[in-house]
Amino acid sequence: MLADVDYAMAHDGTSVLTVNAFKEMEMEKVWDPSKIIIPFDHIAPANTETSATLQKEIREWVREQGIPNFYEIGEGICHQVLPENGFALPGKLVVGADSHSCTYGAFGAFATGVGATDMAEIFATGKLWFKVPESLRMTVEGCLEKGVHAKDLTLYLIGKTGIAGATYKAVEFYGNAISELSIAGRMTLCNMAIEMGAKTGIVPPDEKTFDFLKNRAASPYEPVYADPDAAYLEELTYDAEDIEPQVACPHQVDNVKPVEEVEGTHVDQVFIGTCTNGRLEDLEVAASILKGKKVAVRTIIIPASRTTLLAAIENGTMETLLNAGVTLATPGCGPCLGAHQGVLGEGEVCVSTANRNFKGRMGKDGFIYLASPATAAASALTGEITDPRII
Ligand SMILES: CC(C)[C@H](C(=O)O)[C@@H](O)C(=O)O
Ligand code: SF4
Repeated sequence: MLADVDYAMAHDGTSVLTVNAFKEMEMEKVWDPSKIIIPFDHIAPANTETSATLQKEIREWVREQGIPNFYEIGEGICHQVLPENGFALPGKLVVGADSHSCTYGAFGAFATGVGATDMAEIFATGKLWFKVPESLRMTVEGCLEKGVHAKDLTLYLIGKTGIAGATYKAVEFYGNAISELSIAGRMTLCNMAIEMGAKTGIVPPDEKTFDFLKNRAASPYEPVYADPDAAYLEELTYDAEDIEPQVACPHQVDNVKPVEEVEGTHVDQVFIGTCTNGRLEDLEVAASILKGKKVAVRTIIIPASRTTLLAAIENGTMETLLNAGVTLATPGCGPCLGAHQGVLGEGEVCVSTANRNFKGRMGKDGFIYLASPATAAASALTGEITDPRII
């Protein structure tokens, strides 16, 4: 179906190709500048003359087009900036030129990532053709145990489903363990829906969602829920009590194991941040583990946004982290994509709170273990992969 897009996002990494494709279409003006959002986050600040020049060209284009929602370097990661500024809304179709745009499903949006040429089409017309996905229902009953976090639940589900287990499906999340997740936790979960191949991941909006959106929503919205008799391709139910801290081992996101199976693995670097786990609550969990102690290995902490950084400064979290010896870098994607701010050397091992651990992602011969901020912080203290429940 041809659908009207409510908000469209392209960041510094994808806006270049999008704008080129847009120009090739011989389009002059975008369909609606107020519905386009351009955050600079992937290589921010620019690391080479080439990226600086490309960013300069996009800034000029943004000015020419009169796009008001431009977020400079340091404002944060697109998937944090959009929700903070109220563009991730229940019932809306939010499309980003970035695969983790499914994050906005945490607010009950239908949110998905597209390539640059599709995004150029949206910039030009405000519409895009979609094949309506089939739906998969995942229920997680019960309560997460102490020391087990949204990231563990997410990795557990990906481990069960596999990287292609939900290909082109809309995954709807239900159950007590899901509704008990904070907004940040729901974002972690929906962020990684793409890692099971899903077109989108959706948490039905509730009071927590509406509270978060109060005085924040960029436009009026109408929540959409599944029909009570909706037909699902598959319905899967899990028990939160079965979930222990999880780690996704190199080099595939579904290579998931309970942390105790890899405990003791030597670690060279810890990275806490990204659109998966760079939010205030993630930094607070890390700080609660690092408080009054010193990290044993280099540890990079990158808040997901300027707002997150400010909040972490204000409530003392940042001071605790800095006193523990962590390195703080500019809000943005950091080394997640292997561009800058902490890529790995040959054979080095990183425990990262990100969402992908493909070979070469953070440096061509590095090894990435994906984990929760708690596991990452516990591992930072010991220099080995460590179960946060014993710290
Ligand atoms: C650069 C961008 C196209 C890419 C994505 O789409 O996801 C990046 O954000 C990533 O996480 O790999
Ligand atoms: S933080 Fe990582 S996963 Fe998220 S948008 Fe940036 S590069 Fe992609």
